[in-house]
Amino acid sequence: MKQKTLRYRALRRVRSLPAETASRLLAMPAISRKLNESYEKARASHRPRLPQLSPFDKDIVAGLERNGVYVTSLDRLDLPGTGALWRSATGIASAYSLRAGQGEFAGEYTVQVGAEEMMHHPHIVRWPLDDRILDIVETYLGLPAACDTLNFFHTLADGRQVAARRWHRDVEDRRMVKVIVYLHDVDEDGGPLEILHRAFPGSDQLDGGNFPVLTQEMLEQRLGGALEPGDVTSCTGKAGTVIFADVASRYHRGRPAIARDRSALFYNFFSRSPLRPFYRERHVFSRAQLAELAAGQSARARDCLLWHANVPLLARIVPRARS
Ligand SMILES: O=C(O)CCC(=O)C(=O)O
Ligand SMILES: [Fe+2]
Repeated sequence: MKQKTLRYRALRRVRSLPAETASRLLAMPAISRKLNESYEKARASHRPRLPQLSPFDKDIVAGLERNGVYVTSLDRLDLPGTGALWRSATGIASAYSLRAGQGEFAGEYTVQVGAEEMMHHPHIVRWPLDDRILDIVETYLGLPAACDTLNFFHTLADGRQVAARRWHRDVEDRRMVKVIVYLHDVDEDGGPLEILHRAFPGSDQLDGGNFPVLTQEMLEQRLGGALEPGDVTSCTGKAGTVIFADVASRYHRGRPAIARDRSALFYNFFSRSPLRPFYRERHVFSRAQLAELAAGQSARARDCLLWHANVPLLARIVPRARS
């Protein structure tokens, strides 16, 4: 991704108009009340069917409830397939790092591993479709999880405050869970994910979900002063750090990296009837590729990956917004 030209940005605005209009419609009091009622009803009727969690997994959900974030590691999670995930994903990350070093991505701020390449490593995409991760996400959402698959990002250390490096909230659903895996050590200068624990007018409730996207300076202006250490969880960590974060209910950003590039996996979960499905699928896969990835998986994993099939027609006809 490059910083975009004015013309491109204007075009993107036009393209996202239907999604924005639909979001505003959904926020109209009569409609939003109805939607909230059926959301609460769905959660209540799913409550007796929520999975049983181990004490450790309960802790992850408790962290999400309390702070919107829980930081752990691949070792502690100890999920099946972690060795294979690690070998392939760090291999790809090293290749991208080499290419970045040779200047191939000059002018870009983030590069994403493409679908073709990822299809050679389906075990990376499928890694979080394990019952334990799905149980954790389902418990936090209060509803069965949909997986909007994976973004494998190589973020360049250019210090620029652009795109997801500005403070923002993701808007696909009311609650979301990103499961993020760092493929090498990430310190303060290496672009850690940061979660904000403070509110400002408009940060919690805003019709249409068009939450302002803010640079650090703009955020501090809204907060009326500089951020204090406890205001933000800065998710620094060793290689293999795993972060569970609710990026819908919390303001967050990728802190602009200045010292070294960052490679990480971002798995994206929300409910199977997300509030704003027209912001979905910001990943790289086609529907045919998703079907291929779902083939041979458990019924639960398939339903989780192919959740689009159940989105109501009315929501499906709104064209998808482009990022
Ligand atoms: O690059 C980052 O750490 C920010 C990621 C982000 O905004 C997200 O996962 O929703
Ligand atoms: Fe985000």
